[in-house]
Amino acid sequence: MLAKHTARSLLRSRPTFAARTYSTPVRERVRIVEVGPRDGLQNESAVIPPHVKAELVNRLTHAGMDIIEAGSFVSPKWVPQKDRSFGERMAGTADVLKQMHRQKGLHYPVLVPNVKGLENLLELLAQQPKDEVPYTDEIAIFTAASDAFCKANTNCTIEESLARLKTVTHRATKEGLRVRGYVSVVIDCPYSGKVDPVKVRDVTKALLEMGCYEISLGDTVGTGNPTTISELLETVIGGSSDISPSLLAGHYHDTFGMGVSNILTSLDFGLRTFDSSVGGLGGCPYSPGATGNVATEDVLYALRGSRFDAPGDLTKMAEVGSWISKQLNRTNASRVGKALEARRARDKLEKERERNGGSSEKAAAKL
Ligand SMILES: CC(C)(COP(=O)([O-])OP(=O)([O-])OC[C@H]1O[C@@H](n2cnc3c(N)ncnc32)[C@H](O)[C@@H]1OP(=O)([O-])[O-])[C@@H](O)C(=O)NCCC(=O)NCCSC(=O)C[C@@](C)(O)CC(=O)[O-]
Repeated sequence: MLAKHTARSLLRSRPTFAARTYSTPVRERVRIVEVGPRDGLQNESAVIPPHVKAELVNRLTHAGMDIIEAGSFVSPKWVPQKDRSFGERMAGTADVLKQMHRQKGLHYPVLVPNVKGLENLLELLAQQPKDEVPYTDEIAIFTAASDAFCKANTNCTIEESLARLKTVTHRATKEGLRVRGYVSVVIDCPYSGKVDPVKVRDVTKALLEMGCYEISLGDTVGTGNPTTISELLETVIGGSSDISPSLLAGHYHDTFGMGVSNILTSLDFGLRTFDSSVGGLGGCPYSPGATGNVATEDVLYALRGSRFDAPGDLTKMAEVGSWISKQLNRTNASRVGKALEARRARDKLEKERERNGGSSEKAAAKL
């Protein structure tokens, strides 16, 4: 026994190559669900043609994103509060799925609100040649933690929506599709105010019980901060709840600039999946004033050098953020994206200056 201990202590004090390799910190994997093409574009005032959406998905894939929410099969007749073209904007999802370069092993979930949406998707899948990478292998269903929001978003109460979604989930699972669930307004509801975390826990449980493999907790309004997110997660995960943090994802809108802080808080609670949007695109049409999701670039930057390993190349993602912001004629909402954009412009000017024998004026004129 003593000899064994001595050998171990020696190993500790004079590490062999193997021991050194073993002591290299293992970075824990974090999953990112890039929701820009769906959650992001659904709220933009410009009408975006399917080929631009498809190109966005392609660029995100090239930048290393491996789960990309590609669009939704919601009702084109559904009239949102202010903007009648909303339904039409999401109506091109079938074309987006056809036009984008789908890669084997990657996931392209689409939002489905009801049986009709699922049937439309299944019809599309049935038309697809068998040797192609499937348009999608996953749907995302959605409900809310307040009746008022549920009614505004899907024209039914929470209870009615759960009954509707149970049918959708059973049918989708039978057809071999994975089902992810969303709970909206987990902190505040834009119509009925503060939301009780117990309600969020109960709706989360109901979605898991009907067969969702993961539930994304949506701070739709973006008013959450580390304290309220902690209170929420303590209730959803803690106490008598048997919900594991591995079954949850954080979906935090960045209206008050708390998105990254809320993700870091959620990591402490054991969550390892987060939704984010390139360039901080979007918002929810039923949450007036709420901005887009936390920007993917900001999340990647926040996790840099940490013990967490997230997919995606930050430089390439920042380029995608700049590109899509230009396409939409909007300001890039990612702080990190903007900082990297400014750095790129500076470097370019510097190179041009060198080429022009040190003249800043000549260099600027050429750019
Ligand atoms: C749920 C419904 C359909 C109920 O809407 P409804 O009006 O009660 O539906 P209905 O069943 O009475 O049907 C009305 C008409 O729409 C048609 N219809 C019905 N369904 C479909 C369908 N799927 N696809 C195509 N057409 C459809 C249906 O065929 C019928 O046509 P008509 O007979 O009059 O000619 C509607 O309220 C809806 O589509 N809501 C979705 C709104 C939405 O997309 N919101 C944004 C996404 S959720 C979100 O952003 C939050 C999230 C997920 O990101 C997380 C967070 O941040 O909180």
